[in-house]
Amino acid sequence: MAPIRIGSGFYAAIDDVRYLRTYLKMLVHPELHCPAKPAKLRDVAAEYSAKTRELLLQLARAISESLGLDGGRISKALNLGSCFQMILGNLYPPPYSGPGDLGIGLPAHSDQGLLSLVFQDGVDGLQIERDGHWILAKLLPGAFFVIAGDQLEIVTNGRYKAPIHRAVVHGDQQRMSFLSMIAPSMDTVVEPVSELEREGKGLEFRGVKFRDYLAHHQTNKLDANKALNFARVTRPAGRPYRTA
Ligand SMILES: O=C(O)CCC(=O)C(=O)O
Ligand SMILES: [Fe+2]
Repeated sequence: MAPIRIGSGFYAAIDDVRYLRTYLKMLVHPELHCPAKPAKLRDVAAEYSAKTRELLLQLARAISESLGLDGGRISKALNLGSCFQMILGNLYPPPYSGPGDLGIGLPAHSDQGLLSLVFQDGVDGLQIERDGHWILAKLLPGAFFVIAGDQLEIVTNGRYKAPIHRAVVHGDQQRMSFLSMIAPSMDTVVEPVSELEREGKGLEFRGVKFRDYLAHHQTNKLDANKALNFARVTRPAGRPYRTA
């Protein structure tokens, strides 16, 4: 995977709809990758990455404790000492006024990593799906939104859900969002921590190497509602989760 990427839409190579987003994505950990220009970007990106990584790792600890586990349990299970971190800037120009799929900056998806921090520039547009409706994640000045990713849903055996979300553009205002995301390293096999097995039901997900999870999603058309099925354990109807 290229460590610095620019593009539009979701995965330009497989999208068949043009979405109103342009992005710059940088892999910043374990190694900082940054375009050479503008010259001051490197220092800003280094500081932003380090500070937000620290915050994201603290959140992983708090989430572990919220489930009655030792604070370091999730970090240990996912080997977060060598986590993978990306920062991402999204630019959504004002809506295109021609025919087609209007106003959707970024289509419905769940984040594939572990945790994302979303900072919005003052124009809202992030929506979260709940019970079949889209709810606006109304801006809270100076605050981040935290989005649980697919790997968090897997490692917590479904206790934390990776919400389906999208970004819309409306009116004639340009919008920007900045994300900092952590994920397990590529070779980590992500599976639910055994303490979170539900009584008599076993584990909801099988272990999948993070590299394979990403590869699967980057070569398949986006279907937000099915993203996690790649790792979900499927059982014959009426059978308990585990027969062994
Ligand atoms: O622009 C936003 O508010 C959300 C962006 C997002 O969900 C993403 O880049 O994964
Ligand atoms: Fe997202």
